Amino acid sequence: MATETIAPSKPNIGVYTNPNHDLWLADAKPTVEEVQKGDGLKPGEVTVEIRSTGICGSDVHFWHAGCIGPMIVTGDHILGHESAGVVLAVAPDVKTLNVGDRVAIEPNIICNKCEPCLTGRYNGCEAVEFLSTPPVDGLLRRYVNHPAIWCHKIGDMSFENGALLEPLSVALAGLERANVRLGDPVLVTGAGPIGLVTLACVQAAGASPIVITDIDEGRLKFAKELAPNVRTYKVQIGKTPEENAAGILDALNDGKADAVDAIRPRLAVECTGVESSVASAIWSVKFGGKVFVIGVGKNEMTMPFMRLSTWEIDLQYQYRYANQWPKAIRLVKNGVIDLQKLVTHRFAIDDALKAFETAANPKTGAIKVQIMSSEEEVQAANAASGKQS
Ligand SMILES: NC(=O)c1ccc[n+]([C@@H]2O[C@H](COP(=O)([O-])OP(=O)(O)OC[C@H]3O[C@@H](n4cnc5c(N)ncnc54)[C@H](O)[C@@H]3O)[C@@H](O)[C@H]2O)c1
Ligand SMILES: OC[C@H](O)C(O)[C@@H](O)CO
Repeated sequence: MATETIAPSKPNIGVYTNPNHDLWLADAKPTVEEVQKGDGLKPGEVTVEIRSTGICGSDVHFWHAGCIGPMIVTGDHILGHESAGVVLAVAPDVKTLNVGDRVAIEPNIICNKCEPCLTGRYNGCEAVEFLSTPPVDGLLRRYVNHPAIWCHKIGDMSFENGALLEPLSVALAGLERANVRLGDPVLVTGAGPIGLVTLACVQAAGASPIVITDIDEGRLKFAKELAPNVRTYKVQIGKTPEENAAGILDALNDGKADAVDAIRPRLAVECTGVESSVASAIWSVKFGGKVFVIGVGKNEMTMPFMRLSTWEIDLQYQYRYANQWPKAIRLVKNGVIDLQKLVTHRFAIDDALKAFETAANPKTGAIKVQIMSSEEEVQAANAASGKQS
């Protein structure tokens, strides 16, 4: 028996995809009856009622492409890994969480035995179960059983902000290793959700000046609304990476890239995973600078090797995150990072198909689409953000 439960009433449903690229809603585990009885929990687990989940580009990719590199959708598969909600039930041995606690879910379950786990870099766990990466089901459900240690208390933070802690953790993990410093000129390539969260972080860290790139004018406009001081550069398709780097430097130097005192970024944070963009970042940074790649892309890419070599440029990568949630919670709670503006669209879980169509269609201008547990929550969140329903 679980020690304590709040009895939910709605049936559990999940948002599924499959190798045929279908997207549909269907019954999910645990069933509402199991949650009501509170007896399906394993030691260390809690049941969470999911209240808000962000759609990640990877969710759309699993739906449309059926895979991301070696991660392949092979059966009916529940999406979603950016979620926050309320604890409904706790297993008897769980002492850190109580029924009613508001939590953000870190969507990984690790082995705690391999070298990366034992050295604190558990994002490298050799046996990780990452929720929403096939074959492990994701969080786009009404109720989920999850280990208490991976449920982080968020206090009175909105569920929406709680769900945004996941992409924030990606950027924070990268920036911790990229070692961004006060006063650093920084380039961010790509103004999607990860690039925009990275922009907010490097700005909060005191980087200056900052330039952000994209191929999409709308996304650059969005970046300017989020961080009015940021300089923007629209990447020209058809130009070489070196030519685009010249444009980036022009934006960084207010059109005076040829001046004797012109500067180059010390750090470029690559948030597209596109080969030509990685190359532009390499051509942009200063001697001894760093290109830190968060974006993921093709299995093999061509790099301007001799530029990296003769300019002593460090090239570094990030995969997911380890030990970032507590820091992310502090930054949002204390108002250092405000990600609320990234949420452009909200849907109830019953309208999940519309939510995914919106997230997948560039014409909608969607940055972060959130799926909430009910239409009432959508209305309330829209009202709180000043958006018309
Ligand atoms: N390393 C990790 O753990 C991790 C975690 C999450 C996401 N990611 C990856 O980070 C990247 C960004 O994620 P996202 O959710 O923001 O994706 P996104 O696709 O929404 O955003 C990417 C942005 O890059 C822009 N872009 C495309 N080509 C470009 C180019 N040549 N130059 C400049 N901009 C260009 C697009 O217009 C878009 O706005 C993706 O590759 C994603 O898979 C990595
Ligand atoms: O933030 C985590 C990332 O979105 C995942 O690694 C995803 O890309 C594949 O599971």
